[in-house]
Amino acid sequence: MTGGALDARVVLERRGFRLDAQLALAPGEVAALMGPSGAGKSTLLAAIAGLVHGPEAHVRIDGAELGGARPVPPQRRGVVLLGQEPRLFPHLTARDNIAFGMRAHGLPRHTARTEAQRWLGRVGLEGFGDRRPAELSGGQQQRVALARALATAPRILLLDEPLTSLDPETAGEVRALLSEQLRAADATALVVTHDALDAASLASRLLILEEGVVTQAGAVREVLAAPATRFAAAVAGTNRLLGVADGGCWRSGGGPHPVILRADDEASRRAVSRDGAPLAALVRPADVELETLGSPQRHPDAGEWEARIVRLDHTPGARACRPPIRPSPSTYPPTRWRPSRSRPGSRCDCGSPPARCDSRASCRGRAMMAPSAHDKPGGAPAARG
Ligand SMILES: Nc1ncnc2c1ncn2[C@@H]1O[C@H](COP(=O)(O)OP(=O)(O)OP(=O)(O)O)[C@@H](O)[C@H]1O
Repeated sequence: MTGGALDARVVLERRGFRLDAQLALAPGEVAALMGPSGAGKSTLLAAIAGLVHGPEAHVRIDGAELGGARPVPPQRRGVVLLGQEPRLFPHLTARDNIAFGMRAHGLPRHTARTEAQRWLGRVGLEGFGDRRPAELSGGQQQRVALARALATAPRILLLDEPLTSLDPETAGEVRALLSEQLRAADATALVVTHDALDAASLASRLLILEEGVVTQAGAVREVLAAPATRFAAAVAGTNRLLGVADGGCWRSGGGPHPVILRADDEASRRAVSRDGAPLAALVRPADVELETLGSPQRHPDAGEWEARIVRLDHTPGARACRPPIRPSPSTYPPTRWRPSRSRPGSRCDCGSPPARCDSRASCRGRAMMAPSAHDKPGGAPAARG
């Protein structure tokens, strides 16, 4: 089986929320869809599945329009939506749950049961065919649901956070199985996830959806290497700081101690060459090194360091602080970092216990500059000493 080609341009209004998203998947392509809560991911999936529609919700599969003004009903789209919960029929056995979908597609009872038994083997549940859902673990139920979905050879498979309700170990097993089976079935699939690991292991492409709009799309590696928004940067585990090009450097938005960064590569040097251009600096935590400045003073917040970036450049041989400074939307702009093991009054020492003092620090590291088209205004880091 090979999945179909999906081409969607969905414009929908829902109680003040506007979704205006476009995406295209080639046959057999798996893409991950990530975005903050409320960005419209489930709404987009629901539109593709035919569960919500509107005159501007266009969904084409293999060139045929299924949405728009005359929407084709969900059961005739060849689209299967698998959510967080397996939603198996409680009164049917695992085998009959899998067979049910195939029977609905016209397969004779005996053939459907034989095929269902084969699928049980493919998802590692060979001896579990006679059990009802209540007699299966959450991970096993999710495997049955996956088998039921793939057994009908859907043209498009939509997975809405399929691993979220599973414990980390089971999620790892189901992720590996999902990856293997999507490949084996040559399925065209769109997987909503909050986990970059899912995106990297399941999908070749990653789409970032924010406030109803696709803000970035590309190969998973490319998006994670050069995230275009603060959300994408948080997913990639890097820091994205807003500023402007100034005199061949990057400068943060102001404050008493503006942060100045030097560009690290040729593309970044070109980006900073136009004074005043809005730019985002991408700074990987592992590329940052802190060192203390001046003598330490007592600080009311025990164990906290107040750090000031004075320079960021590529310093060959420089030690990176580990554990890395954790990026998160709530802690950045990084006016306060807590290198967890630092010594007051000396160079940042990652091997010493937390400090009960406040000290100035300088920072060295690498930065990559990128245009900041999708960043919200007003997000520039407030540099503080
Ligand atoms: N049935 C509905 N009726 C009206 N508005 C809805 C409905 N479902 C969702 N919304 C709204 O649409 C917006 C997008 O919701 P959606 O569930 O698509 O986001 P999401 O990206 O999937 O979020 P999450 O990651 O939290 O699941 C939200 O503002 C939400 O309140």
